[in-house]
Amino acid sequence: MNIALIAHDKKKSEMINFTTAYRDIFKKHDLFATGTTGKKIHDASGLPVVRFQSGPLGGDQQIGARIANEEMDMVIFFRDPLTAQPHEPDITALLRLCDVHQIPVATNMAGAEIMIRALDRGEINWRQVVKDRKDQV
Ligand SMILES: O=C(CO)COP(=O)(O)O
Repeated sequence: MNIALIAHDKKKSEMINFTTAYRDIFKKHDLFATGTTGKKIHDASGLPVVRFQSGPLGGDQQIGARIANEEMDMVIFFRDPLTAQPHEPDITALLRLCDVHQIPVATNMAGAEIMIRALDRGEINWRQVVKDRKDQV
Protein backbone atom coordinates (compact mmCIF):
# COMPACT_ATOMS: atom_id res chain seq x y z
CA MET A 1 0.00 0.00 0.00
CA ASN A 2 1.08 3.58 -0.61
CA ILE A 3 0.95 5.55 2.62
CA ALA A 4 1.25 9.34 2.92
CA LEU A 5 2.75 10.68 6.14
CA ILE A 6 2.47 14.36 7.05
CA ALA A 7 2.99 16.23 10.32
CA HIS A 8 2.91 19.88 11.19
CA ASP A 9 5.93 21.20 13.08
CA LYS A 10 4.55 20.77 16.60
CA LYS A 11 3.43 17.24 15.72
CA LYS A 12 6.65 16.02 14.14
CA SER A 13 7.96 14.39 17.30
CA GLU A 14 4.67 12.44 17.56
CA MET A 15 5.10 11.31 13.96
CA ILE A 16 8.66 10.17 14.63
CA ASN A 17 7.54 8.21 17.69
CA PHE A 18 4.63 6.71 15.76
CA THR A 19 6.61 5.61 12.71
CA THR A 20 9.40 4.24 14.90
CA ALA A 21 6.94 2.29 17.07
CA TYR A 22 5.19 0.79 14.03
CA ARG A 23 8.35 0.45 11.94
CA ASP A 24 7.78 -3.29 11.36
CA ILE A 25 4.41 -2.57 9.76
CA PHE A 26 5.54 0.51 7.82
CA LYS A 27 8.52 -1.29 6.30
CA LYS A 28 6.13 -3.60 4.39
CA HIS A 29 4.64 -0.60 2.54
CA ASP A 30 5.66 2.31 0.32
CA LEU A 31 5.96 5.55 2.24
CA PHE A 32 5.50 9.08 0.93
CA ALA A 33 5.74 12.32 2.88
CA THR A 34 5.95 16.06 2.71
CA GLY A 35 9.56 17.27 2.69
CA THR A 36 10.52 17.94 6.28
CA THR A 37 8.32 15.21 7.74
CA GLY A 38 9.86 12.66 5.38
CA LYS A 39 13.41 13.63 6.23
CA LYS A 40 12.77 13.39 9.97
CA ILE A 41 11.06 10.01 9.64
CA HIS A 42 13.91 8.63 7.55
CA ASP A 43 16.60 10.02 9.85
CA ALA A 44 14.93 8.60 12.97
CA SER A 45 13.70 5.23 11.73
CA GLY A 46 15.79 4.47 8.64
CA LEU A 47 12.56 3.76 6.72
CA PRO A 48 12.73 4.65 3.02
CA VAL A 49 10.44 7.60 2.29
CA VAL A 50 9.69 9.28 -1.04
CA ARG A 51 9.69 12.98 -0.26
CA PHE A 52 7.59 15.65 -1.91
CA GLN A 53 7.95 19.41 -1.42
CA SER A 54 7.60 20.83 2.05
CA GLY A 55 3.93 21.46 2.90
CA PRO A 56 3.95 25.26 2.59
CA LEU A 57 5.73 24.93 -0.78
CA GLY A 58 3.15 22.58 -2.30
CA GLY A 59 3.75 19.16 -0.72
CA ASP A 60 0.13 18.75 0.39
CA GLN A 61 -0.99 19.48 -3.16
CA GLN A 62 1.45 16.94 -4.59
CA ILE A 63 0.02 14.28 -2.30
CA GLY A 64 -3.47 15.45 -3.27
CA ALA A 65 -2.60 14.87 -6.92
CA ARG A 66 -1.59 11.28 -6.09
CA ILE A 67 -4.91 10.80 -4.32
CA ALA A 68 -6.80 12.14 -7.34
CA ASN A 69 -5.00 9.50 -9.46
CA GLU A 70 -5.91 6.70 -6.96
CA GLU A 71 -2.21 6.30 -6.21
CA MET A 72 -2.39 6.83 -2.44
CA ASP A 73 -4.10 4.25 -0.22
CA MET A 74 -3.93 5.86 3.20
CA VAL A 75 -3.12 9.27 4.69
CA ILE A 76 -1.76 9.84 8.18
CA PHE A 77 -1.72 13.57 8.77
CA PHE A 78 -0.87 14.77 12.27
CA ARG A 79 -2.32 18.25 12.06
CA ASP A 80 -1.65 21.00 14.54
CA PRO A 81 -5.13 22.24 15.45
CA LEU A 82 -3.78 25.13 17.55
CA THR A 83 -1.52 26.91 15.05
CA ALA A 84 -2.60 28.78 11.92
CA GLN A 85 -0.86 27.50 8.78
CA PRO A 86 -0.05 29.79 5.80
CA HIS A 87 -1.09 27.00 3.42
CA GLU A 88 -4.40 26.20 5.12
CA PRO A 89 -6.24 26.05 1.74
CA ASP A 90 -3.86 23.28 0.61
CA ILE A 91 -4.53 21.31 3.79
CA THR A 92 -8.28 21.63 3.35
CA ALA A 93 -7.97 20.59 -0.28
CA LEU A 94 -5.97 17.48 0.62
CA LEU A 95 -8.50 16.36 3.22
CA ARG A 96 -11.33 17.08 0.81
CA LEU A 97 -9.73 14.80 -1.80
CA CYS A 98 -9.48 12.04 0.80
CA ASP A 99 -13.26 12.31 1.20
CA VAL A 100 -13.87 12.50 -2.55
CA HIS A 101 -11.84 9.34 -3.17
CA GLN A 102 -12.73 7.41 0.03
CA ILE A 103 -9.14 7.32 1.22
CA PRO A 104 -8.68 6.23 4.85
CA VAL A 105 -7.30 9.27 6.69
CA ALA A 106 -6.30 9.82 10.31
CA THR A 107 -5.50 13.29 11.61
CA ASN A 108 -4.22 12.29 15.04
CA MET A 109 -2.29 9.47 16.68
CA ALA A 110 -5.33 7.81 18.27
CA GLY A 111 -6.98 7.30 14.89
CA ALA A 112 -3.71 6.46 13.17
CA GLU A 113 -3.04 3.59 15.56
CA ILE A 114 -6.39 1.99 14.79
CA MET A 115 -5.80 2.47 11.08
CA ILE A 116 -2.30 1.05 11.00
CA ARG A 117 -3.39 -2.06 12.91
CA ALA A 118 -6.30 -2.50 10.50
CA LEU A 119 -3.86 -2.17 7.62
CA ASP A 120 -1.72 -4.94 9.07
CA ARG A 121 -4.76 -7.22 9.38
CA GLY A 122 -5.46 -6.72 5.66
CA GLU A 123 -8.59 -4.66 6.22
CA ILE A 124 -7.59 -2.09 3.63
CA ASN A 125 -6.92 -4.58 0.85
CA TRP A 126 -10.11 -3.39 -0.87
CA ARG A 127 -7.99 -0.50 -2.13
CA GLN A 128 -6.35 -2.94 -4.55
CA VAL A 129 -9.77 -3.60 -6.11
CA VAL A 130 -10.23 0.16 -6.66
CA LYS A 131 -6.81 0.43 -8.28
CA ASP A 132 -7.34 -2.66 -10.48
CA ARG A 133 -10.66 -1.22 -11.64
CA LYS A 134 -8.99 2.08 -12.50
CA ASP A 135 -6.34 0.25 -14.54
CA GLN A 136 -9.07 -1.44 -16.61
CA VAL A 137 -10.69 1.82 -17.84
O1 LIG B 1 3.08 21.67 6.35
C1 LIG B 1 2.96 20.48 6.25
C2 LIG B 1 1.66 19.87 5.92
O2 LIG B 1 0.62 20.78 5.75
C3 LIG B 1 4.10 19.58 6.46
O3 LIG B 1 5.20 19.97 5.68
P1 LIG B 1 6.67 19.52 6.09
O4 LIG B 1 6.66 18.04 6.28
O5 LIG B 1 7.55 19.91 4.96
O6 LIG B 1 7.00 20.25 7.36
